[in-house]
Amino acid sequence: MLTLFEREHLDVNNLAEADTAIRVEQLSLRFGSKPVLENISMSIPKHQITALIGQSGCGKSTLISSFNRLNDLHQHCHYSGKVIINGRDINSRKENVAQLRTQVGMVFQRPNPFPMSIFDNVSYGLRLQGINTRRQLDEAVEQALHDAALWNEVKDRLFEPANVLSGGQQQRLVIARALALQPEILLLDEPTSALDPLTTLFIEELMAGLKKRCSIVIVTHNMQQAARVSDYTAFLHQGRLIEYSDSDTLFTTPRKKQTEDYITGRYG
Ligand SMILES: Nc1ncnc2c1ncn2[C@@H]1O[C@H](COP(=O)(O)OP(=O)(O)OP(=O)(O)O)[C@@H](O)[C@H]1O
Repeated sequence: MLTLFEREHLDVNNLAEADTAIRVEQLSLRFGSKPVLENISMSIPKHQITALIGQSGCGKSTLISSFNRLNDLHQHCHYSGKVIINGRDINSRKENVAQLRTQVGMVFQRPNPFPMSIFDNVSYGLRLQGINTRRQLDEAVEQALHDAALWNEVKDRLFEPANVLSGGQQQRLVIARALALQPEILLLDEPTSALDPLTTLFIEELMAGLKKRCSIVIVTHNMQQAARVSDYTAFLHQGRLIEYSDSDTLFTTPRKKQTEDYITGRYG
């Protein structure tokens, strides 16, 4: 794993279109009358790991959920501004949201395997897409489980129920389920906060390998984790983007006092 100061950086505040996975333009969002995100503009780089950090309730989960329209599931959610992926404003009424969610996979804090076998969990989305031949499914499941670093542990028990797996294995299974659809972007909302430290390190190493395949956005409360795994970090406070830069700069020489107070533990 790379350590601080060994990385080359893009200027995320001036990112070329070709390097951009997600462009957020003046995004504001409220639940009912409660403003949660205020006028956020940022570009998330391709094939990098971008962390969203900030105090509880600052809007991290709401922002990451804006990248695959998950906030639509909440009543009284109103937003303005654009989220552009592959040149499309995904907030447009014309957006095919089911297709978007295959391009932009999401993994949550608590592993949520479906109540079915390991194999069926990973092949579920592919079957929904109409892929039904045994050979195609076998190959795709094996590849996704390899990519999620789980294959060796489950290859002899693919047809056992997923809930027999440990928490860390279940989280990797859920990652495999997302990867089977070959997403361009993988959203991870506190993916290790329910896991023990060793399993957490294992998932962090997995993430570092996965960025070759997709662009990754992670929400984390753990600043050591953000500094360890992410290439870029955005600090949010009360729904606003306060500072966004490469992680080395943000964690060693933040430009804003609010960022410094947060990363040095003066609040939050
Ligand atoms: N469906 C909802 N309806 C109303 N308010 C909501 C809803 N979801 C989130 N909120 C509010 O929006 C604000 C931001 O929540 P969000 O979960 O995005 O914050 P967060 O930074 O991810 O917090 P945490 O670190 O505690 O998970 C909070 O005040 C929360 O209560």
